[in-house]
Amino acid sequence: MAAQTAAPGVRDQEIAAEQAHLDRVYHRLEEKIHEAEFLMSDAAQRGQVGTPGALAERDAQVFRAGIHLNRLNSEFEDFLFGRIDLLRGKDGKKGADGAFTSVDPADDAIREDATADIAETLHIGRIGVLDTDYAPLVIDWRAPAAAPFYRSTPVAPGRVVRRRVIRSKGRRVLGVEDDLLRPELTTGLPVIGDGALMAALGQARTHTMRDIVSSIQAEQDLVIRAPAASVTEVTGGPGTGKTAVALHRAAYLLYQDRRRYAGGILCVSPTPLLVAYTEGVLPSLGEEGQVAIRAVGSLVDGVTADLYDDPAVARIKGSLRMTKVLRNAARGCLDGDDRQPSVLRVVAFGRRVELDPQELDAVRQQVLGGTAPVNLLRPRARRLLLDALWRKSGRRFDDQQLAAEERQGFDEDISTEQDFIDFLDGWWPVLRPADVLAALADEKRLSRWARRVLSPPEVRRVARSLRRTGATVHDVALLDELETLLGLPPRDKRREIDPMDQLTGLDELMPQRGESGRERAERLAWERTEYAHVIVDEAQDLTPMQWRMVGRRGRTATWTIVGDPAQSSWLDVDEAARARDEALGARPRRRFTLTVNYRNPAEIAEVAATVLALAMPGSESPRAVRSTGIRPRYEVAGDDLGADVRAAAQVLLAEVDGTVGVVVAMNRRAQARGWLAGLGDRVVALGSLEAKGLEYDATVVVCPAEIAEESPAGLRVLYVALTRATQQLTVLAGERDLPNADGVPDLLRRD
Ligand SMILES: Nc1ncnc2c1ncn2[C@@H]1O[C@H](COP(=O)(O)OP(=O)(O)OP(=O)(O)O)[C@@H](O)[C@H]1O
Repeated sequence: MAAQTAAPGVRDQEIAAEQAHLDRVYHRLEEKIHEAEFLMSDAAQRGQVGTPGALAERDAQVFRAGIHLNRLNSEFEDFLFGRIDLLRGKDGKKGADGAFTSVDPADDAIREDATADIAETLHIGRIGVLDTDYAPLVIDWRAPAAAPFYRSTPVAPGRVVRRRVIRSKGRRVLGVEDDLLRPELTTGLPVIGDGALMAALGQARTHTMRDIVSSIQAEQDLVIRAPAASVTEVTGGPGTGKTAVALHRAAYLLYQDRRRYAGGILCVSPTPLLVAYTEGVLPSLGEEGQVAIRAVGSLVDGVTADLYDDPAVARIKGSLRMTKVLRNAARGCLDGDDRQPSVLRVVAFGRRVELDPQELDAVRQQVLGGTAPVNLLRPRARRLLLDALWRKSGRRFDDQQLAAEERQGFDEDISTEQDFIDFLDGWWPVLRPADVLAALADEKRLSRWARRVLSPPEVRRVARSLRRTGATVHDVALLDELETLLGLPPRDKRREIDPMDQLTGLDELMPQRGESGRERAERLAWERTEYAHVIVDEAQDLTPMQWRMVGRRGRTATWTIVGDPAQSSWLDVDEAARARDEALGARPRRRFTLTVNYRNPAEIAEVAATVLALAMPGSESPRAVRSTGIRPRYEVAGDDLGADVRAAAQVLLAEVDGTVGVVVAMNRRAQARGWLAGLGDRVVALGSLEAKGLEYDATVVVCPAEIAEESPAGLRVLYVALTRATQQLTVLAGERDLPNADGVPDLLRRD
């Protein structure tokens, strides 16, 4: 996009001009911080006055000052990053941010000799800053006036003549990168660098994702700013920026409607590794602690699962058939335990009254006739037991009032009798999801509850998997389903809500004393069971049972769902689609497709496309935006696979500045960590399913055939593994890969 390169010396002049602007901005920010600090201390003093009027005023002041301080302090780093130079607009109207609103240039903005004047220059940053005379010094990147910075292209430039990305650190401008969007015009604007996007893509990777706020591309911007109503669905191949876009969208929604969304956005990620990788992006956009980013294995409070079931078991546990099994189990768990009392004996009116097993069973069946959650049926069970005991006691009264009084006394006496209380606790215990899940580990009980739903070998597999220690990722969705079926008493640890918080909305904007952003996100996640907006990353991987779990958290929410069917590790795609439809209901959906791969150079994307053609014949690969000229390296492992993997990783560590990921089949995870021991923290070993969403400067993909064969969706998992590198890829073939003379595995050959 960039064209003419400016003469030497011009770059320094341009940097100096941006430096002067940044100095003005900092000066203004300092003024505002002083103002905010003054307001805070003033407000604190006035708070002591205590009249209702003064209190309301104090709240309003603290509210505004708090926002200022919070944001200014956290965003002093590199918050000014962009500039656009614009032609005069069609009309002379200005928006709330002080910028002209028109997207199109005025008819006479361009003269016949293709010369034009720059009518407006806007600087874009992480927050908006107005000068003392309300002229915009910096426009918030989410404001409408900033949209042309992202949306303009040489094909549809609108008013934008030049787009500039400013690189700065603290108070110093380090450089500028320009894109000329109307190269046909003569405006006198110099153009510096090769364009911001390429500069951003060439940077070495760390173990955390960076924001892309200075180089969001037009098709991505359409998604980020899509109206929040209903469901926004985004598909796109690997590296098209789906995760980045979803996170920037969260920041945009907060900017648009903070009252509605603050603290009420849930972002569901497939793995804890991806959570750790992405959780810095929102704070860098100034939205610390407003979005709960959670792994799908950590959505149920008190459980953090990162164990995986083997694919055959995962397939059963993730399927909708489990809803039936769990419904039976939730009710079936009430009986069958040997320790349960089988007879109820109490003393009434001076004699023993007893209910035998048949009578008790009749009571139980009657109670279970209702559809309410099992734990919530306990009061009904208690009442019907008392009814049965009363009938058995043989007392009859002709006088109705007397009968009612007697009955009341009877109920009070019996229900406070220790024998009765103990019996009820044993016969209709309060069931916890974990207890019921543990009961499923008993093959006999499970086969009873799974009759005509699971086959005997399936029962055996599931029961065996549940006998192992530790919950798996798929168990979490089962626990959540059970929580609904059992109905738990409301959580008791809720934070007390300060009435003043409700008055001002301050609660949503200000962290509590001494609380970090992360702690705040944790607290909000704990307190919330339903969200205003739910983002699902890597949505193609959610099983039907997981869709039900996530759906329960967004019953009244708007949604952003990003994914790529070609990367799905779940086999039953249709069943997952049905569960997803059920979770989303009839809400209208707005669909977007991202088409450009920003991660992989063309040389790596080409290899991945070979596997895609096998995994999902007919589907299209995204277009790689750059090429490095470095071809993937193919090697064949000898007798010592570990030594070869280690050597390949060492070569890459020497060649790239940033990170190296070594992807192996899931069952080699622990082994691979051992192979890489001592190589430092730039290199990581990953099981194939853990590689989801992550990226590295270079990757080693170990024994592709093993990855492809480890599950029925293995080819798609291999496709994920091959698309993680931003610069270099080494493929290390094992025997099963049938490498050719050049070491290229059978699965990666085009012929
Ligand atoms: N507009 C952009 N400017 C700079 N970098 C970008 C841009 N868009 C995407 N990227 C970079 O491309 C890489 C891939 O982005 P991201 O992880 O969001 O893609 P994805 O579609 O979620 O990929 P996958 O499906 O493989 O998980 C990231 O390093 C991201 O920062």
